[in-house]
Amino acid sequence: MKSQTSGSYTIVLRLEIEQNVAFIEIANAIHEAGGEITAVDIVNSGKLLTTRDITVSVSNSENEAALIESVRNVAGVKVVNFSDRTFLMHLGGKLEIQSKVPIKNRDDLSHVYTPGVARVCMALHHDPAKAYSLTIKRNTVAVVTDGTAVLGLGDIGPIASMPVMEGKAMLFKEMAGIDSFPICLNTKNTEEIIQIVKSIAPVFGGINLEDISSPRCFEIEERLKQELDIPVFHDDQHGTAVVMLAGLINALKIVNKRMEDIKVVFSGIGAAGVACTKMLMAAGVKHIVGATRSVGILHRGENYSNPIFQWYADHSNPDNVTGTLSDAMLDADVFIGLSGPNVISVEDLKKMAPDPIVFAMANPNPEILPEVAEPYVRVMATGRSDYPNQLNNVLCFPGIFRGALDCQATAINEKMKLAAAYGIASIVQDDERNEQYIIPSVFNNRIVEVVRKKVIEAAIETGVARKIPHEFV
Ligand SMILES: NC(=O)C1=CN([C@@H]2O[C@H](COP(=O)(O)OP(=O)(O)OC[C@H]3O[C@@H](n4cnc5c(N)ncnc54)[C@H](O)[C@@H]3O)[C@@H](O)[C@H]2O)C=CC1
Ligand SMILES: CC(=O)C(=O)O
Ligand SMILES: [Mg+2]
Repeated sequence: MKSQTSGSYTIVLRLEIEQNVAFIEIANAIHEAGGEITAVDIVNSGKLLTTRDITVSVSNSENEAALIESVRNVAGVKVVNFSDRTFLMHLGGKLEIQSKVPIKNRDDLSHVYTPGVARVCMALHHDPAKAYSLTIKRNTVAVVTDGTAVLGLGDIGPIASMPVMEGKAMLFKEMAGIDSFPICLNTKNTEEIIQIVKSIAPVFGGINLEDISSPRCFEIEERLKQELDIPVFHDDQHGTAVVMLAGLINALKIVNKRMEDIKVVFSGIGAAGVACTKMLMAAGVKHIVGATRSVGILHRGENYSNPIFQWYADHSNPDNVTGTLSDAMLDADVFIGLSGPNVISVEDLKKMAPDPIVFAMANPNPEILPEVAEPYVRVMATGRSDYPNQLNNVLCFPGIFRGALDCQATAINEKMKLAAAYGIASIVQDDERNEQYIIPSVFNNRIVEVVRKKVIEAAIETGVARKIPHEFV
């Protein structure tokens, strides 16, 4: 288990170091200030001075400032400059669009543009279904947000959401070869969002809704599913639910418990929490209790103004217990956090049933830090890349859309999602599975292919595939 530092915050220090300085002095200064060296590169080596770039993980900006000061205090070392690698990687944005056909002369131009393009336009006018063969539609997904529930940062608006949406688009491309584009809308109006997405839909083979807060996200997705003939998938709901289920399938094998027998406590009854709850119900879990910061445990006998809370209270909590999240933790086999940072404590973990499973999935900071929870839990997972067992929807959305696009699915339905979850879980073999390895790594190159295959099979079986890829005939 790693220390308090976060790999998501890395700085690079460029140092000029006099020859008489031992590197251990610098390493100690960094370590004592709470940093973790992750890479050392020599930029220049001279007789009197060596210039090195030192990459260091830091936990926050105070930690960064203290660390730089600490290195400055080492005699014979000059801090030439320092840069935040994360910001450097965002300079100018993270995406670009490239054309597939070179335009070198007038002849090329007359084919890709006017006059040649007119014949292609008319072919599409006569048969719009040809868009899947003659335009970018078949491989292009819109990543649509209104910036209201960005990670766990909340309603930070469309501009501030762009780095996440560009990141999602990058992941589509890097992992599944899908072209996608961030569409960050300057409106929170449900009806307006629905109309905008419907209006831009002709260009796209699928719509990935992202970081739209609940309860609006439910209506937006439902309406778009009904009114569009391309898959509409709210990633925070369904991508998260697929991955959470995959992790739980494997975690339960480790603790030798069955879905039917476990008690699961949810913190955060938003987009992700509700979808994960429904996914667990579909997988056979009977005892689910949900709690929120504002109203505590959701239970019958209370009138909730939020219709989703009312649905939740009516469909969960079989013993109709009341109280706080902390009260709900008594005898829970599994805790699933889709809320915010530090909402549970070690005392809460101590109340859980033997062999507790804790999925603290809030981003960027989980409901409890693994280094705090680890002594009290059997299986621990977070949404982050810098701890073992990363439960993040990135394990799902590239493969699920790859499958949906390849069979020109009209929808991504429950069977396709369940198939994706069991597919992801199956990648961890019986002889590999352990407390630190319940879910394949994001970099496991089998994930997209396995999910794609399972999703296409389920799409064909449920009649939503418009095209049967040749290997499935
Ligand atoms: N690991 C993963 O793959 C994913 C993680 N998430 C995380 O789950 C959380 C919720 O996301 P959504 O459901 O999309 O948002 P949402 O806005 O639909 O719902 C948020 C829910 O969390 C509760 N909440 C928010 N901040 C809280 C805090 N500080 N303490 C206690 N409760 C808090 C809210 O009351 C609400 O019930 C976020 O942290 C997000 O990063 C969401 C999707 C995927
Ligand atoms: C991973 C993700 O989609 C989120 O935290 O919102
Ligand atoms: Mg999200």
